[in-house]
Amino acid sequence: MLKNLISQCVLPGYRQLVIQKQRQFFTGLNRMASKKYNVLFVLGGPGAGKGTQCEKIVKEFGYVHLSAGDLLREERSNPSSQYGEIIEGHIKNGTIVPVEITCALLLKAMAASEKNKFLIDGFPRNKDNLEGWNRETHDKATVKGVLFFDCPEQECVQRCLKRGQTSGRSDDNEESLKKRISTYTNSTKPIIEHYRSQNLVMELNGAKSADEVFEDVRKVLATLE
Ligand SMILES: Nc1ncnc2c1ncn2[C@@H]1O[C@H](COP(=O)(O)OP(=O)(O)OP(=O)(O)O)[C@@H](O)[C@H]1O
Ligand SMILES: Nc1ccn([C@@H]2O[C@H](COP(=O)(O)O)[C@@H](O)[C@H]2O)c(=O)n1
Repeated sequence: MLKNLISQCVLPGYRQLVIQKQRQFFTGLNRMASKKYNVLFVLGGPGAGKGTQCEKIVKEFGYVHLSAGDLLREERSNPSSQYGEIIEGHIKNGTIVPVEITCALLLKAMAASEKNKFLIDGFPRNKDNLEGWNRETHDKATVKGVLFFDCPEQECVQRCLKRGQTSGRSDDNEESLKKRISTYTNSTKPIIEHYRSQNLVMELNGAKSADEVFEDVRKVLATLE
């Protein structure tokens, strides 16, 4: 009877436990063996020059550039996406799309790339972005640093209004820009400060000419190579 009890009740539970532990062990091994993505975040106000500098960095330093804003605009334009309206609402209002959408787009783009070094431009923009990123990528990515392009508000606004003459962007206008600047000040600057407290921020003067800014970028990136 005792033999029956062991084989019917105790053994199946024990087997289950062994299988579960084996799974956990092999998942851990896989993660250790697979290389993590190396990430540089790129932050700054609207029009601070993030995209312009990322293009230059890609050419010289071999990073893959992923712009969160571009990925969201692409998703918005996809007629089969269920998120098109949500995304457009946030873009026009200069508010931040929920991280579940943005992080999924970023991870999909990273997985589709064969490379390992990413410049993630315009992310994380608020606490929701930061927490979602940490939740989703703690075992997949290492944040190597944050390139922060600091540029005076008036210069940023003028650049975006000028870009708006040809960009076709629904947010390169005075009304959206006021909201974007407010989101940047209230939600994004604290994220920059969060990374600064971890000594991860590389601050650059974004008000110089694009070539001069890149000279400075070169110097800070050389310290990471
Ligand atoms: N250093 C610079 N001096 C003058 N104009 C610049 C400079 N850098 C970029 N620009 C111009 O300013 C506009 C905004 O630049 P860019 O798109 O690189 O900024 P961004 O920070 O990526 O903006 P956003 O976050 O709004 O997408 C573009 O028209 C670009 O050509
Ligand atoms: N992490 C992000 C990044 C962007 N957005 C939305 O897109 C707009 C445009 O972003 P750019 O970086 O191209 O200027 C931005 O104002 C947000 O509405 C976002 O939600 N989350």
